[in-house]
Amino acid sequence: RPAGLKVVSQARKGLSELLSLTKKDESERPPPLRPGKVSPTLEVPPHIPRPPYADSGMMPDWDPNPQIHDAAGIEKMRAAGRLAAQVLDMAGKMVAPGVTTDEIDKAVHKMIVEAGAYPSPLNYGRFPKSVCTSVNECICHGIPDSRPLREGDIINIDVTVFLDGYHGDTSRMFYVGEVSPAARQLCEATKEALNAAIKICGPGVPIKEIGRTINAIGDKYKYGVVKVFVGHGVGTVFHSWPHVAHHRNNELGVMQKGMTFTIEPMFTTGRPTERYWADGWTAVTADGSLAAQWEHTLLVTDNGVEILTAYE
Ligand SMILES: COc1cccc(Cn2ccc3cc(C(=O)NO)cnc32)c1
Ligand SMILES: [Co+2]
Ligand SMILES: [Co+2]
Repeated sequence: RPAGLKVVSQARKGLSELLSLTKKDESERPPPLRPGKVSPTLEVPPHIPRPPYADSGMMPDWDPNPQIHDAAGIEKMRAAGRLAAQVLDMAGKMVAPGVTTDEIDKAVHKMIVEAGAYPSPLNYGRFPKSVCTSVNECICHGIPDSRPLREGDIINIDVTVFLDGYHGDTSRMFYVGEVSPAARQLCEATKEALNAAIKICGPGVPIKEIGRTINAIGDKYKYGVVKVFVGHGVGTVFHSWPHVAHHRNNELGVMQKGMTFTIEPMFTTGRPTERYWADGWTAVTADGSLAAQWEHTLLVTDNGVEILTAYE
C-alpha cells in the first residue's frame, strides 16, 4: 500500500482510538495494550525442587487450611523469607531510568536459581516470568517486559521464592529517579498501612482487624483501598486460607501461633477499581490513577508477629 495511504489509515486508526477514549463507560473502551514485549520463558534447572504447578501451569484452588508450622517448619519459613528479602533488595538496587523490567526479571531468576530455589511466580497460573513488576497504574501481578523504566515511575517488585519446600513472599515500592510528591506520599502511606497492620497482629487477634486497620489509614489519606486482591496464608503452598482482606470486612478467623500469612495492601490515588490489559491478566486502575503495594510474610509468635521478610 503506497506510504501516503498507510499514513492516512494510521492517522484514522489513531483518531478512532482517541475518540474511543472519550467514551464515558470504561468497559466500552478497548483494553489497553501492553507497552512492551514479553521475552521467552526462562528455564529452572531440573535439580531444583519445584512446586507442583511448575510443570502444569495450574493455579491451584487455595488450600482451605491455615499454614501452621512446628519448630523445623518455622526455621524453613525463616530461610525462605530471608532469601526473598535478599533477592528483593538486589532487584531494588537495579531500579533506574532505562532499565527494563525484563532485565530485573532475569537478575531475580538467576539469583533465586543460584540459591537453589525456584521462583514461585514462574508458571503459577501460567504466569510467564519469575517476578511481578507493577509500574504506576498497574495494581499488582505486572508481567516483566521490554519497557524501560522512566524517570518519575513508581514500581512494585514482588518476589516469592520456593526454597526447600517453603514459599517466602514479599514486595516493596521503588522510585525511578525523582518522583512527584503525590506519588511519594502514596507509596509511604501504603507502607504505613502495612506497618500499622503488622503492629496489631498476634495470637487470638481476629484476621479482620487487619482490614480495619489498613482501611482507616487509606481513609485518612483519602486513597482508594483495593479490595479485589488480598493477602493469604503462605508456607508449603503459595496460597491458602486465610484470605487477608485489606478493607473493612467480616471474615471469620483468628490468628494462631505458628501460622504464616502475608499482608499486602494496595492503595490508589484515584478509584480502587481495576480493569485488565488485553493480556487478560494485568490489573490496572480503571481510571489510570497510581497504585502502590507493600508485602511481608509474617509468623504469629507468642505475643505478636515476626516479620520473616524483614530487610535492613
Ligand atoms: C498471566 O498469569 C498470571 C497473571 C496474574 C496473576 C497470576 C497468578 N500470580 C502470579 C504471580 C503471583 C503472585 C501472587 C502473590 O501473592 N503476590 O504477593 C499472587 N498471584 C500470582 C498469573
Ligand atoms: Co507477593
Ligand atoms: Co502474596
